[in-house]
Amino acid sequence: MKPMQVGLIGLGTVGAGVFEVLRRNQEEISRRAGRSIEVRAVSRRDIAKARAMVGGAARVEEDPRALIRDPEIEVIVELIGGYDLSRELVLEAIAAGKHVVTANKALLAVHGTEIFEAADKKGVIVAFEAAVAGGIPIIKALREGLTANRIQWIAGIINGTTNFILSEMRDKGLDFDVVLKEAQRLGYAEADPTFDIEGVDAAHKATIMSAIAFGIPVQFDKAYVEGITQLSATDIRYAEQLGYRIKLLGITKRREGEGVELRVHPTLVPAKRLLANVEGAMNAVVVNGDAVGTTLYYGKGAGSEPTASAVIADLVDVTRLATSDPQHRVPHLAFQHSQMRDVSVLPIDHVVTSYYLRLRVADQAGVLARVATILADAGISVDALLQREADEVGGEGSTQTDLIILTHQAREGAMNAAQEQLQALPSVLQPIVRIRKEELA
Ligand SMILES: NC(=O)C1=CN([C@@H]2O[C@H](COP(=O)(O)OP(=O)(O)OC[C@H]3O[C@@H](n4cnc5c(N)ncnc54)[C@H](O)[C@@H]3O)[C@@H](O)[C@H]2O)C=CC1
Ligand SMILES: N[C@@H](CC=O)C(=O)O
Ligand code: NA
Repeated sequence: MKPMQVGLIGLGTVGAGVFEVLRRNQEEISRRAGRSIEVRAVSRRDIAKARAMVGGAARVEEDPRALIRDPEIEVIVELIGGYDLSRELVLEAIAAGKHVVTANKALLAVHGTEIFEAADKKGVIVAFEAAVAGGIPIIKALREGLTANRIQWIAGIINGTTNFILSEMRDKGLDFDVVLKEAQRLGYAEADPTFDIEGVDAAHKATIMSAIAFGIPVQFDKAYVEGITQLSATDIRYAEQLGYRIKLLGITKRREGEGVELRVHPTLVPAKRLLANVEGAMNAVVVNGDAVGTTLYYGKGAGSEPTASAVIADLVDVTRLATSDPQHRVPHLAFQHSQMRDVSVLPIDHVVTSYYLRLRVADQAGVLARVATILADAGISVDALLQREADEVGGEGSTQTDLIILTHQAREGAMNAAQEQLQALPSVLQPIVRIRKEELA
């Protein structure tokens, strides 16, 4: 049978991995796919580097559109990243009747609705396993393996760069900037690393998972996004003393009759949970379904070959399914196009979670009682409390101390109002630190 002809746009960290793994495992891959998969042409901004990388094995083009125009090419693999040019190229490839494989979560979280609609109309596949949690087959699990379930919630460490930063800072005491540079060197970080550290990349991935889990449109614009740049070593330490680890989680939750929660933020996770022990650039996603209960997916979420593994799995799927009736394929967002629901993502004020609060207070009698009264009046109950000795906080003879409070669940709006009152107390001396907490049971 004629080999499946691929056009590879973007030959950076992931593109190079795809090229290498396809070459290395060619025989096994074609035994699985039923046809061999051949990279016919590649495009990269620096064509001299592209030539050096592929040798004579594939044609090298400066213009990525030359690949889309090539009638022999059946699949375009988009690995350049970004929102704009990638959108144009993907839509042009679809219009030309080509299947698309992409690792670009930014593109799908923002323009997914338009892209999947165009692909459905044209009867082509847009495959995107690499876009969420890199090499972990989480899209496959959500779309196919868990299809019997009403999915209740998903919580995951879905950004390798930030998990790597948090782990290295905690274990080796290294500075944020030093570890970020290392993550960039290792090929984990996005072209613009603020996407990683500000939580945007994780929010792109959580957005895609929420659409697949609940059969709703991608709603990145409504996601709540908070990164790790404000986290302090003090809070990481206090959290540990209370039996928790702080992880940047992407969370999406069904709230019956109300909507869907979609949020990314640093989160206290009980230290005994497997998720709390996921270290370095590893990713892990916990999915809770009503029938299956809690399931966990763990593996490399970033890096050249782990991500290539997912891209090539998609290429194999496309190769197997290219001649199939589009009606019989797994829908792009798991639910049939006509069965998608217009359920909205809830504003952050409506989110229900529990909290870690740290208050730097004057070490005086009565402070704790005033704090407790404000929380009780707001209907927020306290789960645990830690008060540091003043000496530990400000040195011998200090007149300041830290109150660390863990709350039970409360609506974020109620917590905002209570925090405002707490902050206004004369005995509260610094801005209150608040970090959300999830038990994930
Ligand atoms: N690096 C990783 O661990 C992961 C990356 N991804 C996604 O994969 C995609 C690619 O990421 P990386 O390989 O890390 O990026 P990269 O920056 O290493 O590579 C991008 C490549 O695209 C090429 N390119 C840019 N504009 C181009 C144009 N106009 N025409 C032709 N080539 C062009 C660049 O020359 C470069 O070779 C992104 O969407 C990223 O979010 C997804 C999962 C993991
Ligand atoms: N920058 C991303 C790469 C994979 O999606 C990450 O760090 O996880
Ligand atoms: Na994946």
